[in-house]
Amino acid sequence: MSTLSTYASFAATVMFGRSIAEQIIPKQIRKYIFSFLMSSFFSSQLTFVVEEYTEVGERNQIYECVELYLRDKIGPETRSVRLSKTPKQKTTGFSLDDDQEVTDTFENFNVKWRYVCIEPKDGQSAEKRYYQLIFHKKHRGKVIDSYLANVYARAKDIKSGEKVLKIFTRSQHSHKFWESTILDHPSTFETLAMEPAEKKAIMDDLDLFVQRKEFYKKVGKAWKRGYLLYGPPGTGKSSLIGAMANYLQYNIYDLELTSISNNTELRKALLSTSNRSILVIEDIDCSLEIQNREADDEESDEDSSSSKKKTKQQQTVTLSGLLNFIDGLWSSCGDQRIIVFTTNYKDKLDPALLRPGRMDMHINMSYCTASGFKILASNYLGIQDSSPHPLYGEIEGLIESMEVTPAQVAGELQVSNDAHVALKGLLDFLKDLKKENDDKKKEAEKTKKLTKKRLLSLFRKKKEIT
Ligand SMILES: Nc1ncnc2c1ncn2[C@@H]1O[C@H](COP(=O)(O)OP(=O)(O)OP(=O)(O)O)[C@@H](O)[C@H]1O
Ligand SMILES: [Mg+2]
Repeated sequence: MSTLSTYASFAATVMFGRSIAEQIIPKQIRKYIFSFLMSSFFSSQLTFVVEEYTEVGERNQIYECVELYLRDKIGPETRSVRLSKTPKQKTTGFSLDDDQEVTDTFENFNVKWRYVCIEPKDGQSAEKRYYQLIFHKKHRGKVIDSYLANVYARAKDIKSGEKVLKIFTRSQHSHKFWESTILDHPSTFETLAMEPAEKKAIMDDLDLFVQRKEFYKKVGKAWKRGYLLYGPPGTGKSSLIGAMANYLQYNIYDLELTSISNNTELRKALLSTSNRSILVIEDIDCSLEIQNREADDEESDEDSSSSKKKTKQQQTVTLSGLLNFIDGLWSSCGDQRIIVFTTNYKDKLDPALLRPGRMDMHINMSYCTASGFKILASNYLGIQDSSPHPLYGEIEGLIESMEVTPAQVAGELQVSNDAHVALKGLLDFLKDLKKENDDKKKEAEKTKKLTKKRLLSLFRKKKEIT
């Protein structure tokens, strides 16, 4: 009753005010004021907004928790639901579609979650995604103290039960953000074609790394480890990174340095990566102008150019910027970080990167060997070591005598499910490739001899003249 009478007197006041307002306030503005007065009087609801990214561009951990938590909460009342599943996920993933709601009950009250996705008006920037948590004002304390804690705890359980790895890349639209997709790299140490001793050394190194929390603390070193993978294209550098992530159950951050315009942006990007992750910078020789660093060093000799130097550093990503940051600030605020650099040309790298202590392990990913071939044959054709195929001897002999990448061998083995057909195809491919290589070698030797001869005769002529 009392609510009704309050409503009646409020409505009367509003109506009275409205008729006065009609005379002095323009129609459009009047409409907004009226609806605002009505909604604020009646609204007993409170809304919390959980945006995907924080203001500084870091992924909001609460958003991730909410996303996981709501998976189990979506029921028949939600009209539009997004479904997803990857081979590694045991169950189908449900998530709210744009502008959809779900009601959740906690203790003796209800809350409502709504998912909102706003397309950018300029078509350039990233979509803005957030969840709204809507509930009665009177539950404010409980929502903050217990409901949200329950959401986080449940999300943690879901995450640890599922162990879905993610790969983060920098957003195409707004380079400020990392965007994640489920990492579904099939590579494991078992399927990796590598010398068994090398493989074991890497796995032992990783095992030791994850177990040594106390050691790193005791010696005052950051709990991080760096690997430099080098070798020709198609020898398995990216596959090894996938195998490492699967082995450790770490997420990957794939950093394209060319997408970063200066050291400040680099710093921000690195600071917004999470623990237990692998930071990957592929083709480090191509992605950084090594001259940058040399130029910096030269310029530091001249006092007059120090402001110019500063401006330049602000405008570019330098190797020294990257290394300083990896060694310094970033290391001191994270745990269980792995950094992997890859290159096709180790000799092109800046000595600063190769300096002892910089990268903990240098791993040479090289051409296919006989034992690498056996692993690939087991992966693709299911042939076990105990019962080798009759063509094995000839194939192994050829592989050991030439430079052929595991990618090339794998490509041939995929051609047929029939082991004999695939192996015969590989044998023919190897023979052709060897002939091609031998011909090239002969040609190169011929040119070398000819050049030598020409030089010699030139030298003689010159001697005769003098
Ligand atoms: N050592 C390996 N073990 C198993 N498969 C391999 C290996 N190397 C290459 N492959 C196969 O070849 C494909 C390409 O290899 P990958 O991308 O790992 O090579 P990469 O060394 O990273 O090459 P790039 O230098 O061009 O990046 C892989 O998807 C995989 O199927
Ligand atoms: Mg690669």
